[in-house]
Amino acid sequence: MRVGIVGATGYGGAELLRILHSHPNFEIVAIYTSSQQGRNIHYHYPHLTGIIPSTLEEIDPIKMAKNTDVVFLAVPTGVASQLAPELLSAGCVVIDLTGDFRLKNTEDYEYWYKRKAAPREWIEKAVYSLPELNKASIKGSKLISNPGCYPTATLLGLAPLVKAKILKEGSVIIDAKSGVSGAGQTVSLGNIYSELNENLKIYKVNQHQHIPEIEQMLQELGYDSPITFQTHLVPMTRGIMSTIYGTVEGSMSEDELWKLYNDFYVDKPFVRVRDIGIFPSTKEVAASNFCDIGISFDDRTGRITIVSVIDNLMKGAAGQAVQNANLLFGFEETAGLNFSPVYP
Ligand SMILES: NC(=O)C1=CN([C@@H]2O[C@H](COP(=O)(O)OP(=O)(O)OC[C@H]3O[C@@H](n4cnc5c(N)ncnc54)[C@H](OP(=O)(O)O)[C@@H]3O)[C@@H](O)[C@H]2O)C=CC1
Ligand SMILES: CC(=O)N[C@@H](CCC(=O)OP(=O)(O)O)C(=O)O
Repeated sequence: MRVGIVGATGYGGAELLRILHSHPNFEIVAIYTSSQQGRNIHYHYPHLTGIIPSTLEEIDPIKMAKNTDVVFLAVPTGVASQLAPELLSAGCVVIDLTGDFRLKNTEDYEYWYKRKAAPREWIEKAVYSLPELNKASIKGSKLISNPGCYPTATLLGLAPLVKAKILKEGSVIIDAKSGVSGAGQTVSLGNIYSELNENLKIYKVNQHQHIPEIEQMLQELGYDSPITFQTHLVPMTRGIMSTIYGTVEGSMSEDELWKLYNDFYVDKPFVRVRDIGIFPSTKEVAASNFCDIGISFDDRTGRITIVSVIDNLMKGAAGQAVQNANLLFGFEETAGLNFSPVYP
């Protein structure tokens, strides 16, 4: 199956190249750029020399529809809202990694992202797909909206409790941390070495654009209250740790808790639940599509602590996009993604 990647020169794009060049069912036939037409990807990414012999092409929807079966959009949020409708109208199937089609309510998008929302007709057609939590099959969809990195870690951490209806409404607090590649390749003052090194920063306090995305999905799963969600920048390249606190109705043994999570994720190849008392670290999922979860119940406070880790560029972006493409076209869910994390 023929694949095109827009934004191949970015971090998410680079991960798509890494995964897809050895995928058994997809072949990268074209990579697109808005700024480096005609150049070889090796000029931008020397680490790909000799592996992916590709010249960057200009974005031309009609040509793209003719030459590809599916197009991944790894472009800045705000670009996909314009580009995806053009590609879809030309006949492309699109897997979008941006935030542009995730929120069903356009007013929410405009409030949280501070920019104009995508056309409503396309938002309605877009299927938000976090595969472990999807109710229906995504087969036949033309526009897949890939979840955000923080929502992926957080929702996978919370879903078993929410579905079991044992969380007290209003009790959920999420304290999340990310490596700097989460901000992409664009340079900003906050991302340079001297600002980041030996530093820990909270940012977008009560303003993070992933709050409505998490709440939208929690509502679908059966939890209706607003959440408290804070994000921190950690001096590391990859990884997200979402530490989640919630109060349970009544009491629960840790064994029951463990069984609840294990049963929920028993047939989900990318979610690994640690034994009670063991908590995952970001390195344990680095460069892989796994989401690892650790859980604990404090019977003094009645609070559960859940620790959920992912690689932001993999399960948080490119890995999950390929997982979605596998499901969309009926391939093995794990095809091209069945490798272990890089450790240490
Ligand atoms: N980084 C992460 O951990 C995650 C990222 N995402 C989302 O994935 C998307 C890509 O992120 P990431 O790879 O980190 O970002 P980067 O900033 O690293 O890369 C974005 C790429 O988009 C291309 N681009 C810029 N402007 C345009 C334009 N006007 N039209 C077409 N292409 C354009 C650029 O390539 P060129 O100049 O060659 O066109 C650039 O390399 C974003 O929407 C992000 O929010 C989602 C989850 C996690
Ligand atoms: C570390 C860091 O800055 N992370 C980014 C993640 C953004 C992202 O992936 O945003 P979309 O919703 O646009 O896809 C942030 O917190 O905004």
